[in-house]
Amino acid sequence: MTSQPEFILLTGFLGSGKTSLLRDWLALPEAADTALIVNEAGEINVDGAILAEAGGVPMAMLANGCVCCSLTSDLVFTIRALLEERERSGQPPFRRIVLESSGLSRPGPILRSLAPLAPLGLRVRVVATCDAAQAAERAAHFDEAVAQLAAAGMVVFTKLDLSGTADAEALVAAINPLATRVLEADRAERARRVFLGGAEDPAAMLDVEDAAGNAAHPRVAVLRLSFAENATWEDRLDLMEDLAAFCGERLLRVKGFIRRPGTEVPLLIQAVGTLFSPPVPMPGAKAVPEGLVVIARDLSAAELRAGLGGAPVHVGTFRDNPLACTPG
Ligand SMILES: Nc1nc2c(ncn2[C@@H]2O[C@H](COP(=O)(O)OP(=O)(O)OP(=O)(O)O)[C@@H](O)[C@H]2O)c(=O)[nH]1
Repeated sequence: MTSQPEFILLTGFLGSGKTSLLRDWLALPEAADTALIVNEAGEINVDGAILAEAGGVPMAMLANGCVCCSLTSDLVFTIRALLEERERSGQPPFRRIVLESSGLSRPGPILRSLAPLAPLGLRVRVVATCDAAQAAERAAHFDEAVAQLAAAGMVVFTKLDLSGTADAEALVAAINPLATRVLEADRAERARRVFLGGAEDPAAMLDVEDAAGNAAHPRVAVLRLSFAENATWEDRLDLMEDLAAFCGERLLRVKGFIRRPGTEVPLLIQAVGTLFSPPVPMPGAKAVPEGLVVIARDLSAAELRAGLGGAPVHVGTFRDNPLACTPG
């Protein structure tokens, strides 16, 4: 086996289970010698905070924005820096570097951007998470979801405990019949099959063309909600309900942290669509700022502000247009 590390591009639509799969993997002893690069479509680095709780794994963040758009030179720089730092430390080389890309990223531009790293001989493969319950609906609305599944050498089905897989399997068979499929209910075993899985033919993957070219993500808004100073705990809880009720099926993803006033430990808040998971205390993330990233389609900050009525929250956007693609 060559000593060059694998580069695994972990893609998959918003909320399809990328971070969870990585957590399952990092809990296993076989995960030693893995490095992570995390990219999120929002300035609150939720995935980074979750994965940091796993502890001990070398991790780099890509600054805010969508890695498929304008951050690809940062990616090359980051990979080089991780490899050089590891060499300087005298530790054994990484076996794999995993990029968890944002749930809106298209794999094609990311793969193409790796060209300057060709002399390093990284073995590249693309793994896509596919939410058994939601993939078919997401693919019907979002080119990004189709592009992610189409680019994958391996598709791993998630949330098998919540849903049958017939629709998602039919979708993958139609979009990418050659992909290796991982349909494994046991989560530790699922993670092993993904990260210890064999290499694929990089040439095939580098051939990937995006379904929608390099266009921006025109229907998707990434908004940031922060609480006014006088907001109470009840205001925070009400907000979650109001958000789901007002946005309905336009709501794609909510991630972030809230704090009960007067306490230090933040609670991780997550929703996929309008379905909120129970809040999870994150004692290891005391320094994170409070706030929620809301990713929705066909929704502006002004509309959301109006829809939330007098709630004591600020609704902002990330920079002027956080997901603006700059096709190179
Ligand atoms: N029941 C169940 N829930 C899961 C599974 N995988 C992920 N989830 C939940 O789905 C939600 C989203 O999971 P993440 O792992 O954060 O998804 P992601 O793809 O990293 O999300 P983004 O980074 O926003 O694109 C979380 O609330 C998870 O706990 C699974 O296999 N079963």
